Amino acid sequence: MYKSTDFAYANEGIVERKSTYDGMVLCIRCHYFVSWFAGLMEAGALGGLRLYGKFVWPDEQAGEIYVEWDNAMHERSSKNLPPGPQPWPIIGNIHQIGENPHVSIAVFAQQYGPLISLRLGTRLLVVASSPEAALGILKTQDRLLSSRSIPNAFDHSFAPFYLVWSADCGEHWKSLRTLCRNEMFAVKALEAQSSMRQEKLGQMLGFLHGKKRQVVNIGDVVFTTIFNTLSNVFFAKDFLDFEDEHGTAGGLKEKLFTLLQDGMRPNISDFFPVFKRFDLQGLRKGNLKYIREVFSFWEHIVDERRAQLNSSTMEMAEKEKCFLDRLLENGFSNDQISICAMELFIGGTDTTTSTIEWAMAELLRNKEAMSKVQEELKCNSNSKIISESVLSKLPYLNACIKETLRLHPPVPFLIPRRAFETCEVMNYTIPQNTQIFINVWAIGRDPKVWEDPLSFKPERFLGLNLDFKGQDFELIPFGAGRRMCPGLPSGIKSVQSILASLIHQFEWVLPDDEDPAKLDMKEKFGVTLQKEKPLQLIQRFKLINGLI
Ligand code: HEM
Repeated sequence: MYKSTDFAYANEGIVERKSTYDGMVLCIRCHYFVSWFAGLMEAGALGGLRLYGKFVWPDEQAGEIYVEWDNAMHERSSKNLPPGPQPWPIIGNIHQIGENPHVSIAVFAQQYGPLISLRLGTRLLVVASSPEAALGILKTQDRLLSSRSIPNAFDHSFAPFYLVWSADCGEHWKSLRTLCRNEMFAVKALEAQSSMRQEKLGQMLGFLHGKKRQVVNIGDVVFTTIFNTLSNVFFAKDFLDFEDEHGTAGGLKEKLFTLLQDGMRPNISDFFPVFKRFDLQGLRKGNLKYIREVFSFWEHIVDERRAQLNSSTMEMAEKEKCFLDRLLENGFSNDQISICAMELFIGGTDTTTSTIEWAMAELLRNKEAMSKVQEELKCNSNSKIISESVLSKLPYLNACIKETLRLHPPVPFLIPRRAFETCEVMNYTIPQNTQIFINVWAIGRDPKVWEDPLSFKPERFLGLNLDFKGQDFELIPFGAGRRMCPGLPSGIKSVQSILASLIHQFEWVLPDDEDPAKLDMKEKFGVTLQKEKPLQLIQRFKLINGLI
């Protein structure tokens, strides 16, 4: 690697001539460009570029650097990186990713194999697109490949307190994950939340019963239910209202969505960390503003609860305690609590909602599968309400959920990981700090893994001992290994109970008698992999075991 100082102090001379170079030649003459280029070189920003010729610095005012587009194959083979498409100078492969990266990268995998490497600016990205490659990363090298790189927009002073974006698997991350698991997602904790979940479900069904023959946006209704369920687990309060979208927490939903969407927007600082401190697109600044606004929604609740807990006159019964109380008891500061709440709301609401929306869409298109779910629900419940105790005894419904997550994983690349140390996967080198994606969307649609992969066939899971709990790398919508989704038990319970109730209580049709077989199933890549056109449905009452 050349150092900028080499350029600054050299007067004249041949910098280097390497063996074989082919490709574009650039000549940079201006003084400022020379220094700028040298700086980028030093920062490793010019991945595919190499100096090749004469460097002259005749009058301290102007210099000349000849740079050439290095043959990327040379870089790959010399470093033993996974294969992949040729990167362009400076931008690398950014221009080849497009609006649907899960699709374009799946196409590269067909050409170059299950483990590929790409350059996004100066960042090296490795993508796994087969169960074997996923296993190599998430199991064999789990310890070394479980770090995360914090997106520049989220890189604030409180970053050490992150859970989802926690850069390493350090002490704070460990204790927070353990607390979440024990207090929110363990069997005992889920049982304790059961009556509250049923109450939120009842409110949703009540709202829907009032919407007879009206068009309903299923995603919005489900989102409100899931959001309020989580806000009760965390804060013992409802935040949203079915009738008034903005609810008591005016604009919270929108603010959370915007901060995440802006935060995940392509950011020059992520592609070229050399520009990090400049925040050229203002994304970090904007993100911090939204984060602070979100924090202010619940800060007074945190303060009130802290005061209650500190007052010696008020003894709170154990079963009345919410997750916030547990965090306070464990000495968490207001900022730490707010970050944790924000990450859980972001991680747990859109993912669960989009799974239910896709499942409903698939079942509407597949009448036979829908009838089988209806039949199974009828046989297992003699009342209008589906109790949580029967949810695990519904093999066909659960097969439909697996099939939905196979075809429409809400987080198609998992949450990007980072190599903590250099290591090997499938005999290729993964250098330290490489970013790592697992294309679970591609794995779910791979004909080498699944028969007739594009068809919705829940039957494929019946009698098959294959689950999404991180052991079967063909189906890993929740990830696997130490960074696997801790919210799986809660997310799945919500998907099962809401989906079962929507199907059991109502007959759904599309507006304007649209043919469900023609339902638009286009995806939109964003915060989660959503249905491009939100699912709008009209419900009819139906008779359930003779009851209305
Ligand atoms: C259908 C529902 C859900 C899906 C498909 C899902 C999917 C995922 C995925 C793919 C990851 C990354 C795993 C990895 O990197 O290997 C993840 C992480 C995470 N999820 Fe979920 N999730 C769901 C529901 C939830 C819920 C309900 C919560 C909490 C309320 C939650 C909280 C989290 C957290 C905190 C992480 C970060 C874990 C870490 O980095 O250590 N998720 N989720």
